[in-house]
Amino acid sequence: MNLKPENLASTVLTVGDPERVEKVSQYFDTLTFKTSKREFNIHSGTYKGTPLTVMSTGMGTDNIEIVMNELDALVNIDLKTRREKEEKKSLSIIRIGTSGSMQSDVPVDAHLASAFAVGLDTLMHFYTPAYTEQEENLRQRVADTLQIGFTPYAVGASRRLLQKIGANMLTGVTATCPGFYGPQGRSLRLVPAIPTIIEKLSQTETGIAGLRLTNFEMETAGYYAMGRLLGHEMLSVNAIVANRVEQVFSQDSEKVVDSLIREVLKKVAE
Ligand SMILES: O=P(O)(O)O[C@H]1O[C@H](CO)[C@@H](O)[C@H]1O
Ligand SMILES: O=c1cc[nH]c(=O)[nH]1
Repeated sequence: MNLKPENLASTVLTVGDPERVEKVSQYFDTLTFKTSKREFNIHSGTYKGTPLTVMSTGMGTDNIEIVMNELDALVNIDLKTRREKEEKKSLSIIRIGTSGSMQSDVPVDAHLASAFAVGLDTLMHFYTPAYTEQEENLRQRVADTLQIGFTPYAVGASRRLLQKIGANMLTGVTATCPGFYGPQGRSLRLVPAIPTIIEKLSQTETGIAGLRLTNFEMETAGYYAMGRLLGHEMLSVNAIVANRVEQVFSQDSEKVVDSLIREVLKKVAE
């Protein structure tokens, strides 16, 4: 990602869109480093004295696999000897993303923190994460609902970050999809294999008290699972820009994203 250990803060804010990086760093007090490579646009600096890195990832969990492995290498591998360091460092990584709601009472322009995420992609079939009983149960329930021929994965957020950053937000379970159209029930010329995926997922019992599947996006489960594997604390917060059940779309998605950015910065600096 064109990044060296000295350019990386221990708290990393991530966004999908490379142009969203400066919408976050515009609020920094100091901006000490900038680089970019492909879809990875990266700024480091400080906000109210807290060192922060903000970076874009592009779209999809395949990119997140690169981001997480390389961020981890910067802090936990000695880049000269190429050996794993004995003492490991845990980064705090917060995704500030956009998302579509699958519940009528999760309205557009809301902020939603993902307490859990279910990966409908196959990334975790190439790693071996340990799931809690609750997560095993959740992934099995979604597999039973969708009948897609492989078992999705389900992983929870960092409880500490959820309490600290998500304190004033809705909480829910996020469906991370390997695409924007078919996997989220959208159709242009192609008819999705599961045309009723919104209804199916929104009605699936999660087995977790008070939590339903609430929203669609394309990265959160990949972050949570890679964070679990590598020992980093993860949270994904979402600006709800569409309500797919009510067919309502945010009239000013830039505004809800900006208010989410400011909320995260406020909480990070507290
Ligand atoms: O706005 P970002 O952070 O990119 O997040 C969402 O928007 C993109 C799709 O439009 C996907 O990356 C999805 O996860
Ligand atoms: O509906 C939405 C909105 C943003 N990003 C997604 O992936 N889906």
